[in-house]
Amino acid sequence: MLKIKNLHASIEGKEILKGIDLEINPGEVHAIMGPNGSGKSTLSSVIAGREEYEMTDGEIIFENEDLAELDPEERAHKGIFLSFQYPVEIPGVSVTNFMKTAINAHRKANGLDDMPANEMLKLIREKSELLEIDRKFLSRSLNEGFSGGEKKRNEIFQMAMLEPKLSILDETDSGLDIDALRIVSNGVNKLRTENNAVLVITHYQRLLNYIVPDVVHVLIDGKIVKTGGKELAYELEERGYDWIKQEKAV
Ligand SMILES: Nc1ncnc2c1ncn2[C@@H]1O[C@H](COP(=O)(O)OP(=O)(O)OP(=O)(O)O)[C@@H](O)[C@H]1O
Repeated sequence: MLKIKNLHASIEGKEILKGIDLEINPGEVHAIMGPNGSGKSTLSSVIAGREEYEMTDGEIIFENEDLAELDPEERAHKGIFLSFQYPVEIPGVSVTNFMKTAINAHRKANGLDDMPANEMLKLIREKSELLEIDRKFLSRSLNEGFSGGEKKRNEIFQMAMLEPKLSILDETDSGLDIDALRIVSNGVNKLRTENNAVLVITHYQRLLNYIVPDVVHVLIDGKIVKTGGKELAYELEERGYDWIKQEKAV
């Protein structure tokens, strides 16, 4: 589904990603862990096509299509979803209305008519129940006065509604209390199919107890320096990152 080859990317002339290779197949969950400033968020932003980042070498192929020329919106319409690290507040636009607009924009970009109102209502009901989202929450203004956990839950709700092929969840664990973590993780797990994939970027092994990865990658200084199974996350939690840096230096 996603093939990244020798990806180099810079911001303001400074090279952050220094040759990333990554392949994600349908049905898989991959996790990326790594120390602060190693380039994790840069990687997710570059996949999503944020314009502040300059891809200086390599390629990103999504479903056999080179993403280089596509802007973030076009990538989203192709089925790539990036959870927002800093969600925007839109006073006066309810969660429901925002969701309707987003879904219909996707449909239009893929040559479909607006979703009929009754179908939309059914979908909203179904997905909000799946994520244990309160009805009252749906009529609130988007992100206005939302707690950290409510913002995260809303992101996963967006993901549930849009049914992306590839979901990139960046720092999904920050700001979630234990119950919300469980609900969000259960939601992500329930949304998994053999046709979609998830890339989770996290600092903590804790989240990976709930969203169990097939593959864990360690990103240090703009490069993937180690790849393993879910047990690698436990090892990192216990031992930190220095041993990997030392291993690399040998
Ligand atoms: N907009 C920007 N302007 C300048 N430098 C940036 C910008 N965004 C990121 N960087 C730099 O790029 C490097 C990688 O940042 P990035 O946010 O990708 O790391 P990260 O691994 O996600 O870190 P953290 O774990 O702290 O979230 C850092 O040195 C950071 O200062």
